[in-house]
Amino acid sequence: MAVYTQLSAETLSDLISHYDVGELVSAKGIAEGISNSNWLVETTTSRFILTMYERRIDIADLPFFLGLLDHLSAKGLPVPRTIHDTSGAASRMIDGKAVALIEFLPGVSIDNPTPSQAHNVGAVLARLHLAADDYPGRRTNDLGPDTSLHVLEQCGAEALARIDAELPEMLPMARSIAADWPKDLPRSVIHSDLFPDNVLMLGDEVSGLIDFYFACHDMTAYDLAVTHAAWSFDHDGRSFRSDIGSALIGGYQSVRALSVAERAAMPILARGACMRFISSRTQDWIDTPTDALVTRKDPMDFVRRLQFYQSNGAELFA
Ligand SMILES: Nc1ncnc2c1ncn2[C@@H]1O[C@H](COP(=O)(O)OP(=O)(O)OP(=O)(O)O)[C@@H](O)[C@H]1O
Ligand SMILES: N[C@@H](CCO)C(=O)O
Repeated sequence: MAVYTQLSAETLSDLISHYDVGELVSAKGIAEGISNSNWLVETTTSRFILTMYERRIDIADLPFFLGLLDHLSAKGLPVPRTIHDTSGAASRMIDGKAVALIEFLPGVSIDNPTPSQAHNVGAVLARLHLAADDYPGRRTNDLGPDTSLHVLEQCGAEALARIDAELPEMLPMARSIAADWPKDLPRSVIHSDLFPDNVLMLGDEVSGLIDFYFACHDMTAYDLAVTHAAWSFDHDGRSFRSDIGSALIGGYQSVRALSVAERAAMPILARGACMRFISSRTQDWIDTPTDALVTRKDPMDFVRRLQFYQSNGAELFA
């Protein structure tokens, strides 16, 4: 249950009174998500998502994330705009924690996408990269291959083996990915976490892209690799869905063609994408007590994906 902070009816009413959105009717905690507390807020005029930033997010980055939502939504992307308070601010503080009111978008997250849905996700990702290109905010990727390597080295082979006997094999793999990481590919602002649970769909159409709290400047082909790894496998990464992978890349290229260099880099970008989630999931696995309310995500789901790309990446992206 991702509502870490209880807010009283008075606190919520007072908060809403600082926005020009009518009066509070109801606020329901949203169970999905693990990083922040989220409420579905209904007022006399509309529905909104209220987010309280609890952990992981550096509050200094909030203007970058919230400004990006407004930038993309103004360009016609299915991205929620932020609601500014009557003084013009995109975020406010409650008891020392930042909160933001965000447009509610319709749609549902898809567990088993069809090729047509995957095509449209690929296309909207390319549109995002083009639309974000002139966004003036700057934020570097702090979860690149050097960080993945550092995190796994800090955990150490023994702790990794306690999670799974195969996990220590990721240490030399992380070293080689960091050493060979491409540097000169096209960049823009990327989402960098476009998993199915961060995409809302109505039928085949993408109705919402959410959770931009890992967005940063990085290689656009890396973002496509993250999305490919997140969408083209069954849940635990044991079986690859080639129809979904092809549709995703086809959809992307229907809007923005990959260069020869980007295509050639896709195998290592896909391995690096897997390594980013192996390392963050490993760290969370070690840091999260087994009796915690949040469910830990298994790093091995992405070890299997990485092994798949290691064996098949060259033909897959040729
Ligand atoms: N703008 C929106 N419109 C509609 N629903 C939304 C919106 N933003 C968030 N949600 C809902 O709230 C849930 C949690 O949001 P989100 O994924 O941003 O939380 P989080 O804690 O930051 O996530 P994560 O665990 O991925 O870090 C989503 O799964 C979705 O159901
Ligand atoms: N989408 C990520 C969580 C955010 O880092 C995962 O599934 O591991």
